[in-house]
Amino acid sequence: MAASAPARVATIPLQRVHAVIFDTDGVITDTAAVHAAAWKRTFDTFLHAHTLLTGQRYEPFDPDVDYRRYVDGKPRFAGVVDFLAARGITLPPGDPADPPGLGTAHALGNRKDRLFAEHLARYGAAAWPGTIRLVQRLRAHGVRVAAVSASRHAKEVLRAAGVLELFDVVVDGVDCARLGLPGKPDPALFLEAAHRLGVPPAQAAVVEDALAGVAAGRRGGFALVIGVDRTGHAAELYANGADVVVPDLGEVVVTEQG
Ligand SMILES: O=P(O)(O)OC[C@H]1O[C@@H](O)[C@H](O)[C@@H](O)[C@@H]1O
Repeated sequence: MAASAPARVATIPLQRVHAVIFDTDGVITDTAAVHAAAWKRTFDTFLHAHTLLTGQRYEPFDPDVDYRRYVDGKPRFAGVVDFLAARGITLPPGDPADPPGLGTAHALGNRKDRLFAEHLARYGAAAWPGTIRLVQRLRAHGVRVAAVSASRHAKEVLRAAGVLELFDVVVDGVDCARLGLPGKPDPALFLEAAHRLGVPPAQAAVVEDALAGVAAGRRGGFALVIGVDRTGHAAELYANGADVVVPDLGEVVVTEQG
């Protein structure tokens, strides 16, 4: 695990920031760990089978380091391809409709998706209380808020956590596919959210826990990029473009000054 940089006080200055765009998994809801666990089960099954076939050393998927570097915040297919590439493995892409399996990149992604969907159906999802307090404070000041996610399950997750109605705009993995938007670290998802909120990026803040996500916020020219570090990776969030990193959003200061 990389050394953590010290947390700083995060302030949202309402004179400059008129809208706030929140990532979903890990920022609004506690589902980042659920995605990471489903990816681990999927990749470890694949890597074990790959070892038996090729004799290559079996090195399991690290749900902390590998997840953060190669999978977190990216669309499903990109996560599969980027992680396997890091291990020097290329699979045929296959088709998005491939049934869950191990033979193509899409089949592998769909195998993970089945695990995630089963978990969501069985256990639901919960929102982080500090995030919801911040969203409510922003709304009380008349600030517009959006939820974004690379995940096609984002609306379902927000609904399961009972917070869907708090957001003026939701841009998710379904929109991404429909509009042909590139995934993070491209800023397209955040720019689409800012556009729907009617606020230019220079007057909006992005809140993210993924490395690809803070990089997207930086590249998109947003007024402020707040990183959320619940797992001890603040230094990497700063290195990828966060202006400030906090352990929880409950402590963010909202001010009319500055
Ligand atoms: O496969 P889904 O549910 O559309 O999600 C795509 C990605 O969504 C991101 O929010 C998660 O960080 C990734 O783990 C996930 O792979």
